[in-house]
Amino acid sequence: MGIVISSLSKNYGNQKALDSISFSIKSGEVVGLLGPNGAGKSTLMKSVTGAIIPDGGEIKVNEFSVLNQPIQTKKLIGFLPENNPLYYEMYIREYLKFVGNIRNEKKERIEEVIKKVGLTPESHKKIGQLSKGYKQRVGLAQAILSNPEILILDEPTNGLDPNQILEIREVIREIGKEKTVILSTHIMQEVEALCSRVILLNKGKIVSDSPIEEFKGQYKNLEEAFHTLTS
Ligand SMILES: Nc1ncnc2c1ncn2[C@@H]1O[C@H](COP(=O)(O)OP(=O)(O)OP(=O)(O)O)[C@@H](O)[C@H]1O
Repeated sequence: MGIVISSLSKNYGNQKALDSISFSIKSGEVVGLLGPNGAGKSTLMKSVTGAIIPDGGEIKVNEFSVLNQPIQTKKLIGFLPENNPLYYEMYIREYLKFVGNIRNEKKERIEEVIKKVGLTPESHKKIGQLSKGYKQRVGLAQAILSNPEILILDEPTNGLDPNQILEIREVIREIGKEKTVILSTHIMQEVEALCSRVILLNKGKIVSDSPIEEFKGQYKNLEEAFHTLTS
């Protein structure tokens, strides 16, 4: 069980975004996906969710093929995309009910997730009225609404203030205790705080894949490891 990626490739015209990538993630692992801008992190995450179709290779989620059995794999995955697209005109509950209806969720589940992601004090507001950190919580709430086994979070704390970063990180840590998580971030403290394993991408290829302690290895810290391996 878990995620198995074999020889995954994706090109955008002449641009190679993913160049024959292979790795597996075991159930329950919390994996940090790192890499410079344009390394291919979002492309990889979107491929695993089935949001984009790769040009080659295979992705299996709990033995199901993302390409050939998309309904089964989508049920297993919660996704917080980069830039967190939301309907700003909707109230929080209205939006979560809308998402919940599509996924056949019970009404009670909406209150559960509102509580879980710490949205309660703002839950009467329209999404467009929320601060960035609270919008991010709404994105997390929709991602966990169906209680998926796997969470894919693309830069979940991007653009938040230091307090919101810590709070969202705490929510992810809590949720991550019972789930398989793939998390992309440019914040090295976040990787240290949340992840047990680091996969480093550069120019569409994996340049390092190891437990976090091994990744740091002979380097002073994660920043230095990142810099040395990607420049
Ligand atoms: N829709 C698209 N059309 C054309 N090229 C794209 C598209 N999406 C991504 N790319 C290109 O594919 C490569 C990988 O992009 P991707 O967004 O996956 O990188 P990333 O590691 O997530 O970057 P960042 O850290 O900046 O978010 C880049 O060269 C990017 O310009």
